[in-house]
Amino acid sequence: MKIALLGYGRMGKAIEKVALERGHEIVIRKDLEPLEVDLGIADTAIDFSHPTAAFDNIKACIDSGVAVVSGTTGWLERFEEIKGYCEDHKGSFIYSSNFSIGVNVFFNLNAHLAKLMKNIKGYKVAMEETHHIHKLDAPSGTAISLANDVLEQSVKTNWTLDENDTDKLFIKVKREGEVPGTHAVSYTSSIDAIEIKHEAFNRTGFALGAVVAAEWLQNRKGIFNMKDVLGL
Ligand SMILES: NC(=O)C1=CN([C@@H]2O[C@H](COP(=O)(O)OP(=O)(O)OC[C@H]3O[C@@H](n4cnc5c(N)ncnc54)[C@H](OP(=O)(O)O)[C@@H]3O)[C@@H](O)[C@H]2O)C=CC1
Ligand SMILES: O=C(O)C1=N[C@H](C(=O)O)C[C@H](O)C1
Repeated sequence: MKIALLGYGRMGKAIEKVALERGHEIVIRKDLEPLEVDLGIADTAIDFSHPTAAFDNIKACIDSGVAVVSGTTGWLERFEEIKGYCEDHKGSFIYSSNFSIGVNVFFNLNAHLAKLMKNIKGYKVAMEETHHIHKLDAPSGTAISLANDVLEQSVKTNWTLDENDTDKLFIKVKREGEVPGTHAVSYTSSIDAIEIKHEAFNRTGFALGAVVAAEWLQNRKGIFNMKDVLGL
């Protein structure tokens, strides 16, 4: 595949390495706006850019008839809008807040645990996410995905970053050094605690997942997520 990298930062570079190892070619490396390059020379674009850039990047790909995989977080208030645009223009688009296989298994585990805990009294659910100090958004996109699955089984209707707002699901956010991404969900009672945790050791899992998603998207039309790709 000929791949356009929209965003050539930490993730763009990790994706380039994996893509080359899997026999693909990088035809565009794009960091600056506006998007003045001819996207049409690529088979697929992979967007890991900036919360303010993702929407326009994805739209530009749809306009150019180029399949697009996006992992950028922090812009999802416009997700329904881009979904409608993609449907109307018969585009090919995959979005996931986390492309690693491990986290996608963890998503299922979290949803299952939330169902198990739904009718068990006495446990307080909470979440924690830790990332590197350069991260722009908080909480992480992955934490929001995990929170939504917990909230689906809960009387609580929203998440919060404020520990004192006990009506909502508390997400503790930590920013430390160069941590690639750690997420934990815990249920604590006065007698014990249950915790599930996923810890990324590096960015290879995110990058590999994004390239596998781009391969899977070839010759498909519509809007998909990583669960579709992995059959989870
Ligand atoms: N879904 C997943 O699995 C994962 C998602 N992410 C998400 O991916 C995004 C990128 O992360 P990361 O690589 O660490 O961030 P970086 O800051 O390292 O890289 C982002 C790059 O995008 C560039 N950029 C800014 N504006 C545009 C634009 N209009 N078009 C194209 N590129 C642009 C930035 O350039 P400049 O520095 O000049 O502004 C920068 O080089 C984040 O939202 C992060 O949360 C990260 C890991 C996994
Ligand atoms: O910015 C990051 O680094 C990461 N962002 C994604 C998120 O916001 O969930 C995925 C991963 O945790 C790394």
